[in-house]
Amino acid sequence: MPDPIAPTEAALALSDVVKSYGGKRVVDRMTFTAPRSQITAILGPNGAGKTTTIECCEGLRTADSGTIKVLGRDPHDPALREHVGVMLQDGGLPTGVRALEMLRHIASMYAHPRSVDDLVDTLGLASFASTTVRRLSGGERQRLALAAALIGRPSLVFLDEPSAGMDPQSRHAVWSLIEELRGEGVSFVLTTHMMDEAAALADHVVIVDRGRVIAQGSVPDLVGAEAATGPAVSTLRWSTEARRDFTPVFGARSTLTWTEAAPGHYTASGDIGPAVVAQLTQWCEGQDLLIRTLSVNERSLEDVFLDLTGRELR
Ligand SMILES: Nc1ncnc2c1ncn2[C@@H]1O[C@H](COP(=O)(O)OP(=O)(O)OP(=O)(O)O)[C@@H](O)[C@H]1O
Repeated sequence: MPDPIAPTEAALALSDVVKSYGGKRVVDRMTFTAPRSQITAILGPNGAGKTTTIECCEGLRTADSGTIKVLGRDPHDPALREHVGVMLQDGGLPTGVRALEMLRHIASMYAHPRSVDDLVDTLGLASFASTTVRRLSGGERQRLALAAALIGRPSLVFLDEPSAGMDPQSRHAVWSLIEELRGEGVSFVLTTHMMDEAAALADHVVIVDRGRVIAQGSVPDLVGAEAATGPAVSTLRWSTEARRDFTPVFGARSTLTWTEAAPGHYTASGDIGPAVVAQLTQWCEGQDLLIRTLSVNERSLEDVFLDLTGRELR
């Protein structure tokens, strides 16, 4: 199917998009571009306006003002239908039909659909092929919804929290498929709350808060920029093969605080110098405790996200 847009045009371009519900502005002059043949991830706290924005781009809602260009066209342009794939947050699938039947039916609506058998294989749909959609587990429904979004060989795919509720095996299968299709030139715009998903997949990250873009760029750009302007305190992260109380190492130093971020994974913050690192490793040696990982000031996308959007619950 010929791609409807010029190679130089962005897959998606928003300019000053505004959307309000009952006087409450939930998308507030949203402006960003999703490059072609790349994966763009939109991150933001609950209620930041991500789904509303995506639904305006999908033509499911209409923005109050501003401009949206999807493959260079208005989101409501019927010509877009065969070029755009959509995976909604709740799956959006009819519930009374069997999984494989539904996929074959959707495939029959396209002149050159992707192979149903290949998608069944890649996304592991065979084990629930004859189950009705309403009886599928959350993760199975998500995988089916992704297959339905991809079956028509779209040039641009919108994915709203694609791997929510999926087990790690499914997540990795989905990531591999998305990366493979990007290699074939497909553009993706996805929302996610999983920072590891964004870090693993996204070429371009857009962080939104209260309906506005507050930062964007590649993951290295965002992490690097934040490190340059971020707090001066250093962070020491380490993990060990067994859990320990590290108070003997850090308790005596009033300038340092340490926490167990997850079982066996620790973080210390403060004035981290060579002496502190040496003291930690010497203490572990004395305990016959193997340190598995150790890093200083390595910031993650999640750190950047929390610094930008705050740690308090909304
Ligand atoms: N139809 C609607 N009527 C009124 N308010 C709405 C409607 N749809 C969404 N909202 C409100 O708009 C705001 C943005 O919602 P939206 O679903 O776009 O956020 P989100 O960033 O996708 O959040 P989440 O991460 O929780 O999915 C929220 O405060 C939500 O309650």
